[in-house]
Amino acid sequence: MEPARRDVLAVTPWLAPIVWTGTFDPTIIDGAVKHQNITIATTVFAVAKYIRFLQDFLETAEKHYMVGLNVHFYIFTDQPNAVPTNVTMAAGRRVSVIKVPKFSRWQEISMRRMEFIQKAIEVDISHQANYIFCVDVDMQFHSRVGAEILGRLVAVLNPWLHKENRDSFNYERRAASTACIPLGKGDFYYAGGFFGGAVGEVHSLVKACRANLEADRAVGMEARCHEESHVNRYLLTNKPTKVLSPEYIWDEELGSGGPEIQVIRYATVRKNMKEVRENF
Ligand SMILES: CC(=O)N[C@H]1[C@@H](OP(=O)(O)OP(=O)(O)OC[C@H]2O[C@@H](n3ccc(=O)[nH]c3=O)[C@H](O)[C@@H]2O)O[C@H](CO)[C@H](O)[C@@H]1O
Ligand SMILES: [Mn+2]
Repeated sequence: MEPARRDVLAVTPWLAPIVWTGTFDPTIIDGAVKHQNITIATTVFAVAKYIRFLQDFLETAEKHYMVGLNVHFYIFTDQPNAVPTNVTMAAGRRVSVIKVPKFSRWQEISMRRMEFIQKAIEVDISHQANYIFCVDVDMQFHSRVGAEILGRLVAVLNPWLHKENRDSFNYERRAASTACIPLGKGDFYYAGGFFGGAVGEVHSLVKACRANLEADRAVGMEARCHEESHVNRYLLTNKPTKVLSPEYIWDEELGSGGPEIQVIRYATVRKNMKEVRENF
């Protein structure tokens, strides 16, 4: 067998695959998981004005996300009545709504996801699902995101920084933060908007990040990229067993990317930050 991709890194130094188009055969992967009858929990937060992203998120997920598999979407929102009910879900797929408070700062809404995901895993998801993925809502699926992403602990390369040197990453550098990764250290820069894996592994991740966010808060620290900084710090010690290429968390502002970006699977929707964020 010839390696399908020679233009990109397809395996980490700790021998985890990096998933790019061409590195996997969807038919073989689908055939391998079909008989396992697994359920994939998927958490998404739609608080305050971000409720507007939910419709397209769900509609495009039904077209491209884990098609043919059991998916249980957990929608965390301050406006349960505004969750769209007109999206036709395929067999084996369903939605649960969990009410959460609306915090006044967008950073707070983003960071506190760790706490709410932790609680939801403990009371519900750990009894319901095998895998869990935690994603941003201001995004749409454009192409297949399927069983190739399943793994024990899965993270995605941030599309803005995947070609940069580790010293240019947006890591938190202040030693006083529990998220600190000093210069010279670090593997990749992972996105805060898409991580997942086996339920127990993700529980450990969100629990650790929540504890570290609270420890930082107690000393008046807020990491440079909020919970994303803490996710990066956790994944430095706890290496992901699978890494997804930026195909899986693209940003339209980067255009179509370089020649190595052959497919855009899941991408941020362009938004007017001033208008959509509570504080900007
Ligand atoms: C694609 C990606 O990797 N995005 C990450 C990036 O910023 P982003 O600029 O993508 O952050 P964002 O504005 O999308 O906020 C993160 C998420 O929090 C939720 N939300 C936020 C504000 C609000 O008023 N209502 C609401 O529901 C919503 O699910 C949103 O998708 O960095 C953030 C931390 O700085 C988070 O780690 C994001 O996951
Ligand atoms: Mn986002």
